[in-house]
Amino acid sequence: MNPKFGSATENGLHHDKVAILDAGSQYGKVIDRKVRELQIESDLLPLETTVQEIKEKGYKAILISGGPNSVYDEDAPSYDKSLFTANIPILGICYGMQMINSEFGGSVQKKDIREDGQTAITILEPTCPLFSGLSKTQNVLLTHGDSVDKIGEKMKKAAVSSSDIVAAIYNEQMKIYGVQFHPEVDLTENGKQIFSNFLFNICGLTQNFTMISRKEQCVKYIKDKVGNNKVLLLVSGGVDSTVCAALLRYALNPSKIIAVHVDNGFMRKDESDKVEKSLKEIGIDLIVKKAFNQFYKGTTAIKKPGQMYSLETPMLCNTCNPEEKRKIIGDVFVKLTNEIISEMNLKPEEVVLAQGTLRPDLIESASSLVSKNADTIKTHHNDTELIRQLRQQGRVVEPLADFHKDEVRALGYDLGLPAHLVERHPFPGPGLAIRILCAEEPYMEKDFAETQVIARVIVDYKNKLERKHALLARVTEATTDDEKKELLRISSSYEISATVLPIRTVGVQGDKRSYSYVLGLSSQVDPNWNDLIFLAKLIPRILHNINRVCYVFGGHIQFPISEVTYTHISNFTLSQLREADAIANEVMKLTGTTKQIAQMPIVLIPIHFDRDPANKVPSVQRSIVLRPFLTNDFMTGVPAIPGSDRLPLHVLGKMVNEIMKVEGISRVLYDLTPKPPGTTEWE
Ligand SMILES: Nc1ncnc2c1ncn2[C@@H]1O[C@H](COP(=O)(O)OP(=O)(O)OP(=O)(O)O)[C@@H](O)[C@H]1O
Ligand SMILES: O=c1[nH]c(=O)c2[nH+]cn([C@@H]3O[C@H](COP(=O)(O)O)[C@@H](O)[C@H]3O)c2[nH]1
Ligand SMILES: NC(=O)CC[C@H](N)C(=O)O
Ligand SMILES: [Mg+2]
Repeated sequence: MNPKFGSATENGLHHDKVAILDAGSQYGKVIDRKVRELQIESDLLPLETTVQEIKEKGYKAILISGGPNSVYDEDAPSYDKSLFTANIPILGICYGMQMINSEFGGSVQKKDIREDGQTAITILEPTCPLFSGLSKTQNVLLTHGDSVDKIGEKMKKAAVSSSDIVAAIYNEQMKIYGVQFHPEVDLTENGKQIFSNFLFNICGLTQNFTMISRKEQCVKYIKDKVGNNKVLLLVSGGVDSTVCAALLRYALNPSKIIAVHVDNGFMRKDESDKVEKSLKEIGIDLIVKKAFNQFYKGTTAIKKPGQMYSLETPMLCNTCNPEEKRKIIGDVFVKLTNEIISEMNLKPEEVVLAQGTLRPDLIESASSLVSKNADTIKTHHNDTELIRQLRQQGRVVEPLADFHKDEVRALGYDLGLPAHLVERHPFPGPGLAIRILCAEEPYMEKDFAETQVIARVIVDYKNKLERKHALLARVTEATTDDEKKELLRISSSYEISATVLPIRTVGVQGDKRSYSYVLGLSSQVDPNWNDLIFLAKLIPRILHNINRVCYVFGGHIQFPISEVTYTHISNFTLSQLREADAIANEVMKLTGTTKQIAQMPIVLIPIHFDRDPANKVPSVQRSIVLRPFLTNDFMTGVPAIPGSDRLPLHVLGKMVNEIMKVEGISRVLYDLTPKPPGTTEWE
């Protein structure tokens, strides 16, 4: 694993250090980064690190991260209880706050309300040192299903959320603070101020840790890892592997580098040709390996929880399971690299594999390299079991494994790469294969019908309120007075339909993976997009089995959707999606919108709208989802709002109209879901 970057200050001064205890949060490394940006060194340590070890290593403060578990679970991760009587200042975040509250005799329980997304909190104690300099109302990121019920002894409630849930607790004398929200992510607007208050005003730390250049640290790591071997570098042409290629060339003799681009058949229109040309531009000659069939017919061995042995998966062209798709693709990549090594008469023991793996790739795959307690949100193809075995043998070099996307871009510019390469939108390794939602039958569990009814109660709130609908309480109990007023206003101004789609997408809620229904909103008139954004944030908090809310263009959805179009990865579905993707990206490029958006996945879903059940029209068409996403580090983010300067309505309108001309497309949808509870990709 990468050494700790910047393990010493340039001026050799002593500097204070902070211990971050990892309870398995998706954002553990983001905490580390935010502390480092405040020029304090921090180390991400296992949650069970003892007080003795913390004292011996001279850590001056403790941060406890969030995590996917529940403190009241039998199998909740263990920790040293004497942390809380060691007189070391503590800031607990989300799960960390729930741990503090439990330790001081308080209670934590799962409540009806989930909170996943940016929410307003009210500071109740303006003298609380953690909130010094902050206004009474703060926009923060909450993503949790458990909440503090009874406050622990000696603890004081410092803030509450808009749903009246405890958002912060503290004991000033003991210098112990807990926040239910996540100050480390961009969706908490004044997170950096909160960390600054804790580290400097409360802990009294000295701000003098400056990073030795991360580029030089990378060079040292590369030289140590590669030694006298050759490097087989896998280049997708995306930012990360392009920067990785430039970094390797900066650190090594170019003759040691073999750069390979795999055309796996899931690339965008003309992508592999463009990649070959742009890498040549910066002096990197690629070997292009065409391998569609190996991927298309690929299989792998997967061991499901509780199974004694692993089972062979169906071929990629026959599976609908996102994790199976990802693992098959990841393993075929590795098998291909072994083929290339033998084709080039190289000895495996004389070659190391280089990838542009980033921190988010590893934490979302729950790699033990980065966390023992994290949940697997989605297995990134560059972190499968086979890759992990190669890593164990020391045969993988990943200089960017400690970086987030925006930091990679900064390094890319530092290495002199051109903007059109550095600013490219990310494109996932499995490519279009994880952007085709495959299905053989509709996903309709016993909660489907009730979910459909409650979704309708939400969007038709005014009428349902007047008629005292039987399930009205499910909405009124999970919403604040202001939210009820908003629902009343929206449902009085124009009619919105809500249709649950019998498909699932991957999401992240409370640091845990979710695989839940999609909700389609539709209207006869042009929507008010801010109203839709409000509904998209509210609905998953009320209906925890929905992690994706979209607007469906083309007028009201007339008929309920109870079937899916039989869909697997095939030349036809790939060409349908590739065509729609090319159209959307061309419109974005021609209208100068590309740089306004961080990434815009285009997704093919097996839904054929507008089929009158009476006429028994078979479900043969599919639909396209547009997912323009705004983020810096891809750990959290929000949808671009149509009509904003990021995405003018005429640009969106052109995308929709042009995509509707693609053969076999039923409707176009717009993904309104923040991360969390959705993720950037749909699988
Ligand atoms: N088609 C491909 N050919 C060769 N290597 C690939 C390919 N796709 C992915 N990889 C490898 O997997 C890693 C992660 O893939 P990913 O899709 O994230 O591309 P990237 O280079 O990281 O850029 P970005 O994430 O910005 O698209 C890459 O850094 C690269 O090493
Ligand atoms: O190299 C990759 N292999 C993968 O398997 C993979 N899955 C998601 N992504 C990219 O990661 C970022 C975060 O995506 P999510 O919010 O969907 O997890 C986004 O930029 C995604 O495009 C991948 N990249
Ligand atoms: N993000 C977190 O730390 C979540 C804590 C806990 N798993 C919950 O859902 O409340
Ligand atoms: Mg990447």
